[in-house]
Amino acid sequence: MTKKALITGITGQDGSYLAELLLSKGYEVHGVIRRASTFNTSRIDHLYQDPHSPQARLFLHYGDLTDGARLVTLLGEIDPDEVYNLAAQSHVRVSFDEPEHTGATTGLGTVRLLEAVRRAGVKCRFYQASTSELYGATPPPQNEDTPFYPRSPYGAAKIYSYWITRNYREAYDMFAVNGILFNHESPRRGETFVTRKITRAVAAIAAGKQEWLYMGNLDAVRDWGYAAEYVEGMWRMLQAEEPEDFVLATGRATSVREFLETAFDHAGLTWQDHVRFDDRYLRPTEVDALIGDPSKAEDKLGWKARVHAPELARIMVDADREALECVGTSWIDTVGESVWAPETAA
Ligand SMILES: C[C@H]1O[C@H](OP(=O)(O)OP(=O)(O)OC[C@H]2O[C@@H](n3cnc4c(=O)[nH]c(N)nc43)[C@H](O)[C@@H]2O)[C@@H](O)[C@@H](O)C1=O
Repeated sequence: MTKKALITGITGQDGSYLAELLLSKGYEVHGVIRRASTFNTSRIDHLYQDPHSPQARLFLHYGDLTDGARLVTLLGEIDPDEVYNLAAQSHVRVSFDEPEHTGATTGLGTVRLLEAVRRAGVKCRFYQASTSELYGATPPPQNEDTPFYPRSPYGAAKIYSYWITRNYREAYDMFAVNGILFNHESPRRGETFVTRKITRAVAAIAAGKQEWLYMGNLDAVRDWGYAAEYVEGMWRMLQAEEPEDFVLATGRATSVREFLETAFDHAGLTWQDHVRFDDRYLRPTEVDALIGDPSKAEDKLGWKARVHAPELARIMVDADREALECVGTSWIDTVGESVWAPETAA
């Protein structure tokens, strides 16, 4: 029997890699997308399949984590074997500007989805996208037993989601797990996260289209891995015998300054000639250092990160330079035309 998966956040970086992975494994994949007046499916357009074709295995549905009734309907109609909750307002800096919206989606959205699974009476395995931001101010290295101390409305919303997932596991005997993922990046990373902001700027500066890059705190330390590898870890968590929470990380520390240096070097540029400070990019409370200990995932899931920050920076710079050459002057063009619209009725 073909396995069915439901992914919230399918249009995001992780959702697009996960959809690719599950399709390659023969799954039927259903993605929830929010309606917008502009198309937002550019990361999955290459996976397009005519939904009328009998071979089609990827389907999109309108829905939103703030709409619990819709989630119940979708769960009931799709009846998935696996649910991956990747949707969220996921930008930490933005969460200070929009704390309530962040709580409503990144926090309460999770219980709406868990409750929808229960109310629709679906027997499925549930993956919750938890995050290293749960550790916040707790010093590294961080593993599954490290105490949490979130430092942003985003982290506070995610800690609710972490605990409600565990509570549903214990209260209702659901196979519901948290993947505590450290930062993971790729050429598909959103443009306002620090790595992509840097690699896009490097491409534009190298092409003579931009002079300065304005940045916040360069001392922050992160454990940056490659997103395409992390979705394999998510899938493995749902194939395990028992529902358990896992850290996915590389175990290596890199500062924002070091990432800058590698990215600029790769294009033959000196970062000090182009980077300026702008306090708009500081956060009211910062998370100084996140460095994960992924040994449990290696032992129990056989998962290990292979791409580390320097190689990742080079992959991302190359991709952004290539994209800039293709589209010429306008970055807006990279969004492109969507080739499909979701079905309005499933
Ligand atoms: C695991 C976790 O990973 C991500 O959260 P994040 O670590 O906050 O990611 P970021 O790329 O926005 O910042 C990384 C660091 O870089 C510093 N930084 C300096 N200057 C700029 C700057 O100009 N822009 C940004 N964005 N950051 C800057 C900033 O202060 C921070 O210390 C999300 O996916 C989140 O959803 C998640 O779960």
